Amino acid sequence: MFKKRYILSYLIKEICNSLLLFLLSLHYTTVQCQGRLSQHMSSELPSPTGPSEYKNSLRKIILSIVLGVLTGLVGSVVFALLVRCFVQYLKRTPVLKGPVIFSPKIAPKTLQSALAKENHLLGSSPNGKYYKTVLDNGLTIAVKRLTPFESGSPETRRKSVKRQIQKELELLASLRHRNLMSLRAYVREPDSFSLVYDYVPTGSLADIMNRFKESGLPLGWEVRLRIAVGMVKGLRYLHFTCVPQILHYNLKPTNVMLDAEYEPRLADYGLSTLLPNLDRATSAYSPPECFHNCRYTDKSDIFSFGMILGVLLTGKDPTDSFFGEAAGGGSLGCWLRHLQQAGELKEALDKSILGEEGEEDEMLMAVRIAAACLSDMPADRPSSDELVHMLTQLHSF
Ligand SMILES: Nc1ncnc2c1ncn2[C@@H]1O[C@H](COP(=O)(O)OP(=O)(O)OP(=O)(O)O)[C@@H](O)[C@H]1O
Repeated sequence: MFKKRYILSYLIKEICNSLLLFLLSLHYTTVQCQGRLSQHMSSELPSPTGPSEYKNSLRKIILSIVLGVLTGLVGSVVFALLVRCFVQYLKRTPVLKGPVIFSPKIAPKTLQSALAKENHLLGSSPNGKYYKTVLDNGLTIAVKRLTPFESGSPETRRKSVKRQIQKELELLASLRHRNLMSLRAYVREPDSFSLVYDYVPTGSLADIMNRFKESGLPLGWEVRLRIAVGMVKGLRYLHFTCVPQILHYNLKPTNVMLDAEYEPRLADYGLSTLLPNLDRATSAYSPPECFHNCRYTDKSDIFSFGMILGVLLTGKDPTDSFFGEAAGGGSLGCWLRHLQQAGELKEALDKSILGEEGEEDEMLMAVRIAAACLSDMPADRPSSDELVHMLTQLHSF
């Protein structure tokens, strides 16, 4: 509030100064003209001159007025630009030192000492590493360590990247939704950023699916649907409630955390704006446009969501060699579309969860929704808002 008022008063001062400068130059020109006019008059009195000399003097007067006005205008514009640059310089986000904390449960000192310790690795990718660590007060946190700088990049470039990242992190930390992982704190180190989240003991959707596969126990349809609905609610918040709109950019089962009740919370959303060199193209959940022209929109997130929904319904991994051999053209989406056209959608469903008839109808409807999300053309995919309605009303189909 104080900062805004300060900047406003600066701008007012800037305008006043420009006006003052303009008036001064105008005044100077007028004085000059008056001088010339009186000189002209006095030279005119004793011996009246001819009309050509009179015209010359008039031209000179007009020229000086025009030049004076132009000088005043150029001067005030230059001055205004200088003041503007100065105000922008003052408005720059300072590069912060030390941890930035958004949660009352985390003390800066305990966080720094915990980060310095040897921590348990949870996950790793070219984009960064996830660690699990315990603070002095007993709180367990998950820390994502990002290295956003290209090696050998100059210090000035690094500083501007750091400022940009800080701004984005402040925005991400302000987001609150039941189906999103909240950023609890971040720490800037010389070559990296550590992002602090709650540790979720259940792990990610990928962890759960692996655990269920290993144990041979089925993950029921009701739970799978709850996961899908929660995910799409999180996406709807990012796509439609957040201003500016936030895109996930990297939605996949390892980035969907599940709490003890299997309520999903999207993780790692919006990180691509922090990491210009984010390694996205390697994910089997990435939309086709990402491989072609990289025009990423909210409908690109929907494709990734459709892929996860497809996995939840079929129990198959999108990288499964099955899709290379199966009819339809080599992807989960193509296979689903092929089955839909052949009227054999039931073939797609995970046999381990086929139960009651009512559930089967819901699942068949959900497969159609997944197929629509997996359309090659982004415009043919439903929005996250439409998907919330479609999936929450599955019972009524
Ligand atoms: N908050 C958390 N609580 C518990 N486990 C987590 C948490 N965040 C991440 N993990 C673990 O880390 C794994 C993901 O690690 P990571 O994000 O490095 O892999 P990735 O998703 O393949 O990479 P990227 O998102 O950079 O493409 C998850 O599967 C999960 O096991």
